[in-house]
Amino acid sequence: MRDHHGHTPGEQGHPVSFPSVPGPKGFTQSDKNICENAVNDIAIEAAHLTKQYHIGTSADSSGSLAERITQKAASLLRGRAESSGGASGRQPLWALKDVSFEIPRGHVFGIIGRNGSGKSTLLKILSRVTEPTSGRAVVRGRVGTLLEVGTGFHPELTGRDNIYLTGSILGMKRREIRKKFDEIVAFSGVEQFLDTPVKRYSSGMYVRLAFAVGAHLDPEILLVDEALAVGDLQFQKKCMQKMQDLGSKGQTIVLVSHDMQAMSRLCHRVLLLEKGRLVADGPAHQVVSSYLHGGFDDWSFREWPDLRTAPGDSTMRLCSIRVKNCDGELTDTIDVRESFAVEMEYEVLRPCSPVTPSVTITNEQGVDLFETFDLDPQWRGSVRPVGRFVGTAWIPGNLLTEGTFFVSPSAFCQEPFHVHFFERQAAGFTVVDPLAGDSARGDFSGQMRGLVRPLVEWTNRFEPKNSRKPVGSYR
Ligand SMILES: Nc1ncnc2c1ncn2[C@@H]1O[C@H](COP(=O)(O)OP(=O)(O)OP(=O)(O)O)[C@@H](O)[C@H]1O
Repeated sequence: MRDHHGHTPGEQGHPVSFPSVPGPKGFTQSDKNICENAVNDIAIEAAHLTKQYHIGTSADSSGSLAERITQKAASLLRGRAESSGGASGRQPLWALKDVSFEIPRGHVFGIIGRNGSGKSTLLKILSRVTEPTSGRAVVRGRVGTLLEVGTGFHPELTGRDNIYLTGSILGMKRREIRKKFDEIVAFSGVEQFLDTPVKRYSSGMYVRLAFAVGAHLDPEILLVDEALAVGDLQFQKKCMQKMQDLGSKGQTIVLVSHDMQAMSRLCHRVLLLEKGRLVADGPAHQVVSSYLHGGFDDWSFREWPDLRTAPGDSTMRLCSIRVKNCDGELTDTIDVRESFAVEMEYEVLRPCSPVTPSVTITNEQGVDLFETFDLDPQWRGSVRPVGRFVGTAWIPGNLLTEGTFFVSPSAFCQEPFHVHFFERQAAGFTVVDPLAGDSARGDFSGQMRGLVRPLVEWTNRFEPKNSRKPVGSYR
């Protein structure tokens, strides 16, 4: 959709705004509360934030004092005085450009975007690790940060000392910190290493402790960068639970993550950054969905009309991939209960050893759920003649969970093993569960666990009370 200037939504620095909706399931704070906060209490206010770096150097004249000292020392060590290189001639890079938003107190707020889109830079500005080149960020409240591994804690100090140091930076009394100490240690699971300098910690241990400290020392605003990507699955779950608790207690959380499911579930609102610009700002599931679909006009199909540039080699080329519902209609929305088709069209350019077309289904967290091979007995093991083929994989209903999925078509031969093409995440679709009572969720409206959702048949055996024979009477 283009506006009257010919721009698609999000171009020219005008973010797409979505209407306000209630927060995600799992939050106990009432919507009324959230609305009142929005009017009365703004925790973070960013106005026209812009950050410029220069390519080929990390020199950043507007960074913090510590940053500038480190940069100066590094440049001297390299034997390159600032004056010899100079800023002139270096390409400016806009890590952030004219980004404005407000975060009401008590919101869990997400920032998403591709690698290098400016997410970490934004968090660093909010946490005062670096300064903006222009614009203004007002942060009202005591801030706890969990930025990338290597920032935050003092590397030479032990885990124990860092807990006390962080607490005192947050303005807490020693007695207050002592009260929280055991909880922090228990949550982090690093008891054994409490008296080891944190520079010896693995990145997993570091993040565990940093998250535990950040979440338990009662900052009013918690800034978290990619914590969920480092810990193991169990710890990630614990962090999510903790963040839900903090969110429901009215703490403001700003979270950067590539885990789209977590962002949809945890956040009230999400910002989408693209090359430093704010391109969308709205309810989490809408922004996440627009981000995942980004780049495709209709992401349920993709075509390569020119065989010369289509994925493949001199033997075969991929022409198109389509997702269709059980009635054979092109769609990007599939009912969880119904089977659907992934149709793959390819051209055999010259006869070769038998090929196996395949399709891989991947979820939004990048987990390959399964790969399916074309085992059609008509062609299995035979040399395919020159010409166009359309292979259709019928995926059964009651298999996938709700969510967003990607389709990766491929074709390979086994003897000798050779991949003709593999087009990762060429198309995609969303699975919905309409709560009609006859899917695996029955009448349950909450979040179900698991990567697959089969409709499992249950049986019950019932024995009325007092009908059981006394032990020993079975023959
Ligand atoms: N200190 C620096 N010096 C020069 N360029 C930098 C510096 N820090 C970040 N950049 C550049 O600014 C842009 C935004 O980086 P940033 O780390 O904020 O992105 P991001 O969205 O957090 O990326 P990722 O998802 O990979 O963590 C990138 O092009 C990056 O290379």
